[in-house]
Amino acid sequence: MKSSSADFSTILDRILDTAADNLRIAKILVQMGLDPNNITYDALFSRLLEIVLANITFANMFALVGAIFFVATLLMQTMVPLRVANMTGCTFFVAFGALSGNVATFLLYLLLLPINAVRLRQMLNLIKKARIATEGDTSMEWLKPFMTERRYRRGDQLFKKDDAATEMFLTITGKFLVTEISVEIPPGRLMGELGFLTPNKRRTATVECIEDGQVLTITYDKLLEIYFQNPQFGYYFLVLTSQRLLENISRLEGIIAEAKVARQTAATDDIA
Ligand SMILES: Nc1ncnc2c1ncn2[C@@H]1O[C@@H]2COP(=O)(O)O[C@H]2[C@H]1O
Repeated sequence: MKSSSADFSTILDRILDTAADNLRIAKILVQMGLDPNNITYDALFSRLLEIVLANITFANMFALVGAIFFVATLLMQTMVPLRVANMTGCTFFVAFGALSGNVATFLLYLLLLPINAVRLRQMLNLIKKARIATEGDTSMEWLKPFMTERRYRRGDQLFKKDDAATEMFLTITGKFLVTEISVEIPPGRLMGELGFLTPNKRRTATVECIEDGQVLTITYDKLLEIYFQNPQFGYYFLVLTSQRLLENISRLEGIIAEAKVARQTAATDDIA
């Protein structure tokens, strides 16, 4: 008995809620100038259009364009265009705030503008540094204060393949040779960096001095610190090492191809 009266009161509540909702909607429709008893989609659409057209003011146009730019920022995946679109959106909203006399909107978007500008500048600087970092060893000037000078004479062996690797070199003068692959390393280049990245910290090749020269050295421990502190250097380092490893792979591929041709020629000669 108790449960049926509870059901009844719930139903009654729902009926009252629905009636109240209908009354609310009816009130809105009346406020919009529509007849709640005779409402069609056509009537609703044309009334809405009328309202929108009646509200198009210079200030609202700025708000509309600003909103379009803000939606655009949500669709963007890269930071630079996102910041630019956001700043454009902010500018339109600043104009809207000023024209409509809305101080809160004006101040909020005016404040967002320099924040976006600073972030955009930081991002552009980072992109520039990363680009410079990939362009060559010239960006190694800043590394010099962390390094110690050493001299080598022609014929000196700096290290042998498979030796334990503990330091990296920057060549300043003279010339060095990666013996196994006959690659010369001129002044201004990094050398002995691959050992830093190998899991067992061993030299991947032998290097000897072929022209008296000076180098700067840095221990792998110090290098590790710098690697984690300086993302641009880390990126440069990755580009340099992958470039050298790729060169070595293509050199090996050349040797394999030559050996294959030589074997085929020998086989044809044998048959003949
Ligand atoms: N293709 C290459 N060009 C220039 N240097 C290289 C090349 N391959 C290896 N090396 C250098 O030879 C060094 C041998 O010691 P690491 O393995 O420590 O680091 C290696 C590189 O610095």
